[in-house]
Amino acid sequence: MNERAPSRGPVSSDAGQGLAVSNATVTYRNGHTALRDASFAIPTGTITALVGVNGSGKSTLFKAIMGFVRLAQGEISILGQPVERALKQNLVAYVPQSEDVDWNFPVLVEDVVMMGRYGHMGMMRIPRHADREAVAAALARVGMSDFRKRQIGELSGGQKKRVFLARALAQDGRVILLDEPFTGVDVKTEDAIIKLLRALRAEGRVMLVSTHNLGSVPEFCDRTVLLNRTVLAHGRTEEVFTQANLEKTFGGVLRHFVLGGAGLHEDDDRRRLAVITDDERPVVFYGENGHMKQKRSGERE
Ligand SMILES: Nc1ncnc2c1ncn2[C@@H]1O[C@H](COP(=O)(O)OP(=O)(O)OP(=O)(O)O)[C@@H](O)[C@H]1O
Repeated sequence: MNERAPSRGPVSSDAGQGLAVSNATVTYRNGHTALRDASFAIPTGTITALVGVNGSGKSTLFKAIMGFVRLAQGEISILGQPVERALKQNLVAYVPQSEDVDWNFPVLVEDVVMMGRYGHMGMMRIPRHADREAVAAALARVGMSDFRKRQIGELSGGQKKRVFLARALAQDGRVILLDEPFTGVDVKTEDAIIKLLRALRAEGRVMLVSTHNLGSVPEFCDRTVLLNRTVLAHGRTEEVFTQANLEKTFGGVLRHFVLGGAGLHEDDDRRRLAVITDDERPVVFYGENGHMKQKRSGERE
């Protein structure tokens, strides 16, 4: 198992030139230390889940990667560069939770996506042909071309998420941070987002996805970072995303039930089931040792 205690030394990066966080500590102005000595590294061409309870520091970590909050200690390297330089090069794109945005501000969908191009434009922010093409391509990729002239405030939660994804695509960020992309979206939209993330992974991008939908994590995340004000464990999902580690990360706040009995099973598998959930979509572990459910043919990959 690749479980690691909070690291005291810097992560020796076996992670190529992806994202490396070494002993990152963030203390807010009111003196609250939201993140202490957090260390992990992830390579390019991967999707990593960021999992932890409310208040465990997920958004704080995102803010640190985007340079919105200063590190009191430690360092963050993005594709081999310090945060400031990476941001100047537009390497990091952020897909926020819808709640972060003021919907009363009247703005068209295509204007929101064009914001992703600002870093590629001059001081006057006058879009060129290439910018307009990038916006059109991004909207097409998330299936929102028909909505380009609509006010963003008129869209559903799932449609807004697609628009923010399109903005990240238009920006052409190599590192994409997604803050709870599945909250409040239907299964169809979730599937569409997962499909898109897989395509972006194939392009060699780095994606860090905070989520409370535990059941989705083994489905599409190669790696997992478990957070509770520091990194409790990180590494490949099949090694890190275990029942024991989740119980440690959530410290008793998960809804958690164990099922048994022959009537539960349609097949010959009589192992005990443990169902753990932090949100709508639970994760199911099979057997006493809490192994992840084996995929059967016909199931979603
Ligand atoms: N600007 C701030 N000033 C002071 N404390 C803050 C600030 N922002 C967040 N915090 C505190 O830092 C801790 C971590 O917050 P953060 O938003 O990073 O958690 P989170 O894991 O993203 O939570 P959630 O799952 O609810 O989104 C919380 O205790 C929060 O109250």
